[in-house]
Amino acid sequence: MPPNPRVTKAFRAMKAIGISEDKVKPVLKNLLKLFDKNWELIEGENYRALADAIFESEEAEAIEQSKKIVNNEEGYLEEEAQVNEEPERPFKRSRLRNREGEASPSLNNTSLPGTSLVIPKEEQDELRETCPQNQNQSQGIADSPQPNTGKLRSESQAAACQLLGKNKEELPVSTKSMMVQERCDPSRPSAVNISQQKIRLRTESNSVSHPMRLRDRGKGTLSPQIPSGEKRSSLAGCRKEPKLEPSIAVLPKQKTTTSHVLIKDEPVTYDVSQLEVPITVIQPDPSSIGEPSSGNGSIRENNGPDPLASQSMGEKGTADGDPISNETRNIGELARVSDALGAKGAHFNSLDGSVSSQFDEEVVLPQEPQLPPPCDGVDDGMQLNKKASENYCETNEENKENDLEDTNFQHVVVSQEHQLTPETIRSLHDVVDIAKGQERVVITLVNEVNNKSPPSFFYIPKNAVFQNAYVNFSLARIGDNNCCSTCSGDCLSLSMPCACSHETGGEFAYTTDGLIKDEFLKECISMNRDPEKHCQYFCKECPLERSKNEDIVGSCKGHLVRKFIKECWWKCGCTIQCGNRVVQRGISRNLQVFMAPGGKGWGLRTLEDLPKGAFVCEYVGEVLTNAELYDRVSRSSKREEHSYPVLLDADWGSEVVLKDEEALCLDATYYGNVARFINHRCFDSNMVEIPVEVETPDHHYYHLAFFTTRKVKAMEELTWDYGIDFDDHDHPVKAFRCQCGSRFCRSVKRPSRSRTLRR
Ligand SMILES: C[S@@+](CC[C@H](N)C(=O)[O-])C[C@H]1O[C@@H](n2cnc3c(N)ncnc32)[C@H](O)[C@@H]1O
Repeated sequence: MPPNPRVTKAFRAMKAIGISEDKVKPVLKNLLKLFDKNWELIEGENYRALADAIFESEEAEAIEQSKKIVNNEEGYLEEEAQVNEEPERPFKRSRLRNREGEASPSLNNTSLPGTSLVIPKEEQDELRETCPQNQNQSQGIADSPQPNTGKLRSESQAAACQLLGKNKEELPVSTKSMMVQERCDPSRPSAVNISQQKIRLRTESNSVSHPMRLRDRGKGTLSPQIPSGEKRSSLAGCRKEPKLEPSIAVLPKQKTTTSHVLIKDEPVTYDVSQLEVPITVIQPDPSSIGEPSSGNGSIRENNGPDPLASQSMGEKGTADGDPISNETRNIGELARVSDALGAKGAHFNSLDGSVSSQFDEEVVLPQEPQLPPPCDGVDDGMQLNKKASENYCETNEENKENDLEDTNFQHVVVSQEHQLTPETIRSLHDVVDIAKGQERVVITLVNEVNNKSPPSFFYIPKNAVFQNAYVNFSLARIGDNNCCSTCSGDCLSLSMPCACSHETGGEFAYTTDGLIKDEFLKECISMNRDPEKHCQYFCKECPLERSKNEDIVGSCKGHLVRKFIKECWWKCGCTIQCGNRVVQRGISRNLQVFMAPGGKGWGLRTLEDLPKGAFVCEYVGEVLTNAELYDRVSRSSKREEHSYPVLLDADWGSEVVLKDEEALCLDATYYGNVARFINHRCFDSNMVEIPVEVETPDHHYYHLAFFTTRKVKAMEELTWDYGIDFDDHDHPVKAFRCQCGSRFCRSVKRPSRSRTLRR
């Protein structure tokens, strides 16, 4: 994309007054957002707004910086004291976006991620005290051929005072901070109005409960006592491009070593309540399934695998080569997983070339995400489909009786405790097998918490390619060095590991019991919990940032360079029972989807004890390009309760510039498997995600598999650490109010240590 000439001009104007492009870039980006890309406001008076914002940003950072230094010193003393009391407290992760030198802590408090415009609350107070009322500082500035920095600064202070005096009480702190950064020049009321409008918008959007984002970043470590909003200082590992933003102050190193104690295997979970026996198990009505999703969608009926498609599934997903197409999606028509047992059996190809049974007729997907209103802790689930769900209940009432006769699974237990009315009972759909027989095991769904209906989505056991995602693999492209065509039987029994072990250093990642080897697991866990000790890659041109399609491509927040497992595959000579084929054999554990306590929505738990290193499930969804994901997210006008995308960024570091169609993610919003129910837990989650190469050595596409990090008891909730950046509101995978209950929760804002000390 050629550079926007207006951006170039802005850079030039700032360069003329000695401000480098690096400093201008983040601020300009945020101003564009703030002003809704109204360039006139930025260009006016010889880029005064821009210069002003840059200076304000520098000031704010300097203040934060000095406060941070004081805090760190104080905090360190406190940390040292606490470490003795809590010997098992591990590092806390920050975001990679918080890496050393990238941004000052104040930035985390803003609803403009990456901006350096925020003035901390204390500074607002300062401003309130120092600025004279009713100033009109604009005079003289307009005459100046270049931005008058001194005046501009005092002008914005005056503006800040005005705004603070007027509106501050009505707004949350982050918004107050934003207001301070707003230009409030009386000579330019329109700018103020726009800013204020924008503030209002942002205030609203910030109140939305945001869904998850994944581990593309956010894996910095913080010492446990550091509030999650604060930044981590050290640049460690073998980052390839720790490009520092010159405009942003480098933070002092935190003294983390003293508090770094590795967590033990048995972190306390708070899900004891889940040990109760499910109170309701209601069979879904089979008759409703085919209909809601019929139409001219592009997941087509297929009478058998197309040999070409099954060997070269790059070719966009479905058996007849059709991708799951945007155009064919209809709003409001999303099949329900509770339709499961009645699936009439259409088919579409998944990425392993297998054909999944879905529906008789072509599936019509929704145009927009069908997510429900924000989570209030009670009203979990897929509200937007409530209507469908109600219809479902009514119209299928009579079928229910028949179903009850037809299946052994079906039973309804009414809880006295919950005093359920007949209506409520009707709406409690506990599902016998959400996988509709597509997994090796039956996966039930129960709700013992509220009367939320089962979620609506299509269960698919394997990934399916959406429109533009380019997943190009074929047997022909897999050379002998990427497979073990001369093997037979079980590769794990060989005295010399076969070629498929090369990816893991000549040793298989699995034990003969099908568990991940301790060493390998340990490293994967450590990578997640303490990413700064591992390789992180900072893209020259980050596909994620690029997909935001903004005038200025933001700088990469970093991606972990991950360890892959490579499993044997079609072209290998071994059998499907080979010990180096774990993930591809699918789910083998007894799992259950259940309504999790604490407002997290549905969750996944195990019904059997699991050993450490056990494969649980793969994250399955639609394979999308990042751009497609952004498109989906931005087209969604609704307030989404949960979100389900995961970036496949484990190998982005191997490309200088990744093509748009190669930067992929998985979205399980509409199509997914049990993994879409796995809730997040900060730091001490009982599962870790590991990239697994199955079909193709091209790591643009891979499988994301979950393995237990420790022994997990039956009925425990299964969790993984999304690596979420709770302060990033600019990511397609949104943050949410974390209810993980972990004592290392990153979303819990701890009181400032310095404040504690001062008291
Ligand atoms: C992949 S979904 C997990 C399943 C989801 N709970 C559901 O009901 O479908 C991710 C979403 O679950 C919710 N969630 C996951 N972990 C959470 C946590 N620790 N605290 C609060 N909400 C959580 C968030 O809304 C998030 O966007």
